[in-house]
Amino acid sequence: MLTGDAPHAATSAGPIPMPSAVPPQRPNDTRPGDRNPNDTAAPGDGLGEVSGSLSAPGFLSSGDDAADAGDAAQNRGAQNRGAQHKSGAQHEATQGQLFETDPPPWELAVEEDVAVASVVFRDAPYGPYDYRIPAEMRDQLHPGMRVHVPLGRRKRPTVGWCIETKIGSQSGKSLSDVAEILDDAPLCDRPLVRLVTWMSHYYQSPAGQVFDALIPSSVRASAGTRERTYLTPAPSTADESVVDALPKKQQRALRLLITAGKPMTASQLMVHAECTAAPINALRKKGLLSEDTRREMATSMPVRWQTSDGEKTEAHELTDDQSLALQRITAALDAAAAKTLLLHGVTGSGKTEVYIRAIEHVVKFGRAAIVLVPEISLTPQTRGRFERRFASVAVLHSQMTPAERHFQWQRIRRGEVQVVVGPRSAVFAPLPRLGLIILDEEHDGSFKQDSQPRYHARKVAYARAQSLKIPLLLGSATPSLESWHATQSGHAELISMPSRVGNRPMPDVQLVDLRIKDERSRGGAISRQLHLAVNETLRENGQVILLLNRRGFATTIQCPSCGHVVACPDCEMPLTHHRDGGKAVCHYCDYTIATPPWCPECRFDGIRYGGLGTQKLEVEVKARFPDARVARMDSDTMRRPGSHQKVLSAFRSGELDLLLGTQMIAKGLDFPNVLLVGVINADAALHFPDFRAGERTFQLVTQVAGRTGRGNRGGRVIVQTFSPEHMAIQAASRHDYLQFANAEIANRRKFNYPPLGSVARIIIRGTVEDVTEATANSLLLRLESARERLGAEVRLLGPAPPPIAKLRGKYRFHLLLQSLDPLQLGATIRMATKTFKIPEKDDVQYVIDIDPMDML
Ligand SMILES: Nc1ncnc2c1ncn2[C@@H]1O[C@H](COP(=O)(O)OP(=O)(O)OP(=O)(O)O)[C@@H](O)[C@H]1O
Ligand SMILES: [Zn+2]
Ligand SMILES: [Zn+2]
Repeated sequence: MLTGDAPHAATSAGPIPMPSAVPPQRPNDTRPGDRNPNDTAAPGDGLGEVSGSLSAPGFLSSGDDAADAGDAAQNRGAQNRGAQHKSGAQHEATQGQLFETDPPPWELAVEEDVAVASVVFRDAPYGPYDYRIPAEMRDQLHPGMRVHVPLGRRKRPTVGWCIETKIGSQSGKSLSDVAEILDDAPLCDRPLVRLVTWMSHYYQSPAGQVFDALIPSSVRASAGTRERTYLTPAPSTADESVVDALPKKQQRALRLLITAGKPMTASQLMVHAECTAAPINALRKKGLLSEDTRREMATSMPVRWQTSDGEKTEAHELTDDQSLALQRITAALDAAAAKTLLLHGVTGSGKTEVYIRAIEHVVKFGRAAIVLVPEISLTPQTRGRFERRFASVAVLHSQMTPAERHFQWQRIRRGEVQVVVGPRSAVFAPLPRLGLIILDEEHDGSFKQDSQPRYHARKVAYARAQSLKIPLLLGSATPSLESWHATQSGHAELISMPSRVGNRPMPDVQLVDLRIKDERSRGGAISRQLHLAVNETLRENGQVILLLNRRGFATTIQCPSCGHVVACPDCEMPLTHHRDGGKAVCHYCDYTIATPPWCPECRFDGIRYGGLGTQKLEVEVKARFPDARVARMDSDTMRRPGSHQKVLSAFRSGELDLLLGTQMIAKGLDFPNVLLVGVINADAALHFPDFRAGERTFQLVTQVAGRTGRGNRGGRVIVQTFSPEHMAIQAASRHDYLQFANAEIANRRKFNYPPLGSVARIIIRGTVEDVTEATANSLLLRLESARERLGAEVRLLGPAPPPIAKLRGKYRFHLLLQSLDPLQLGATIRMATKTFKIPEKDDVQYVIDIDPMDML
């Protein structure tokens, strides 16, 4: 997806006070003897260890650029005389009581020393910047809190994050003062603060933006005000008739507050009354609520638990494969080592049970675990499995209300949660005693964030696990080549589960060659063979899954007379026709018009809807199999919260016979009665201009094929394709990951593509095409000269228009950088962009994407 990049603050900066002499906590930069070794090397104390141990090209290597010549000069003189009281033992203590902060460094300070806070910002790319901490604030300010400080020429104080408190020298007296402390308590602990500074550095994203990704906005919003407003019913509400006269939602919220008999914040009331802010604001306006400002009290509200999709899970007796896998994982847990393990288990091999047992082991020692899962569609089943096996599970997902998110975050932070299950952002869950991080379906593309900061949850999980000295467990039937390569180069341990639970066979995969005319059906997408197989399956009361990875009805709207294609004016991409509502929609920016009934160019009356989307497939399926009960699952039908659960539990209970949809039906689902999987067009992703096209195709086909044969009745797969001899499709049809991985690694090696080398992408976009291209060219010149000064071995490609050359009205160009060494790659970009300013009148922004997953 190509949503909202916050533009890199290329044009901002302006004069900013006093760059800090001390970089974000990068212990490599300090002189020996400046710090007590425990301050940098204590287990779990920070990301110091990450930098040294991660030099494997391509894989999770950190790219902390000890070698970054551009920064090196500034980093000398880093001093921290204060931290010497720390001991190794203290680490254990801080683990136990998170957010209890270490004693401030100035306990050992002498008279003339000044207390200094290093502060980072959302829209100032560099820093941190130093500020003096006034004496009366010394005891209150800790890393992980927000402050108001003066910044540059701005009149109003700016919000910044304190990432370090330290002793400054005499010269520090010319620093500006911290104006105000905004939080009562740190919003994250020191290891998380260090994770932020590492991410900011590695992904070249302002640290303030990284904090924003880390701390839910609801937490920032309410925890940010030091005092909170509590609501109580106004005296006038004692009159029943006043309450009765209110609209339903307001009535409900008010009655809840009355019966609760204690004050609540607006967000608590929203959770309780399951309402938005609107009815509460309406009550406020009517004067029916009294507001009272007081110190925050601990929230202890029940959340709305969504029910899972009805699957039953008991603890299983482990298979031999599972026991062996578990032994290797518990060995890593017991060793308290920062070890990466890749659990490569074929579809249906029972990986979830292994995760659960591993977590049971973690919980036994009073520690907690994070389980990252790709998508909301996976969550109902996964969450159910975890909820039934652990006393306290927090599930984070994108459809939560801000109030729910806030509540869960508080529970997690207070140490009340054993297991956090969620999407990529759950990697930041502030668990006080984290013992294990798991990425399920670790190959999944959704682990990469496509807006700033453009982080990959696998890499961040790796960094977090390394710094806490805990294991990271990656699991997949189709591991990413990055993770696979890591097992081959000794950076991760491979655990294999090559067979399915109960020795069920892998399903038979049959390829249908769509180039052969007889195989295709006239006027439809379902081949003769697939049609027969669906009928047969339905007759046997089996269930069917059909995959088509394109939503909408028709993917092009074209005039047969003049050839005109109806396209988005802002992106120039073809619009997709959606039958419901007769809309033509741009899938890149959501631009929507009524589908034109005739050609907008030549007025020809007979415009054609070409290409195939899930809506059209649904129409065809219903016509071909009139008795089947069919549901469609794609992002158009799954907009409403809870819609996944609804469809999936109907499918589980047998109220549905056939489920068709996009890749969201391809992964993780475990339905024993699915006897047939059909892939409508396996080539859809194969010819994308992206070196990962083959990998994605292999993963998608293997994963969806894996949805069948999971019960005792067997299963088969029919894959329709125009390229049956393609290696990715061949390997998927034989469930042969090794063949695929070996062949694909050899391909990548030719060009040093990841995982053998590293790639970065810089997207330059602007409103005027020439100006945008000229900016891209001058950035290229800077990159070239940075490369030369650093003596870096980095290949530069472009600038060129990417496949999506225009998006939301902006012209786009991109530059690709490639190197065997991620450190050199990062350093080159950093040096080239550090002083690169684009005149405001040019209206050009650029975005840096390190380890891009998206080349469009
Ligand atoms: N030891 C066991 N004995 C019997 N059944 C088991 C055992 N372990 C797991 N199962 C069951 O096997 C099925 C498949 O397990 P699971 O969904 O965890 O597979 P998976 O490896 O995650 O597959 P996928 O990669 O396709 O998601 C589930 O229904 C699960 O309850
Ligand atoms: Zn026309
Ligand atoms: Zn568009």
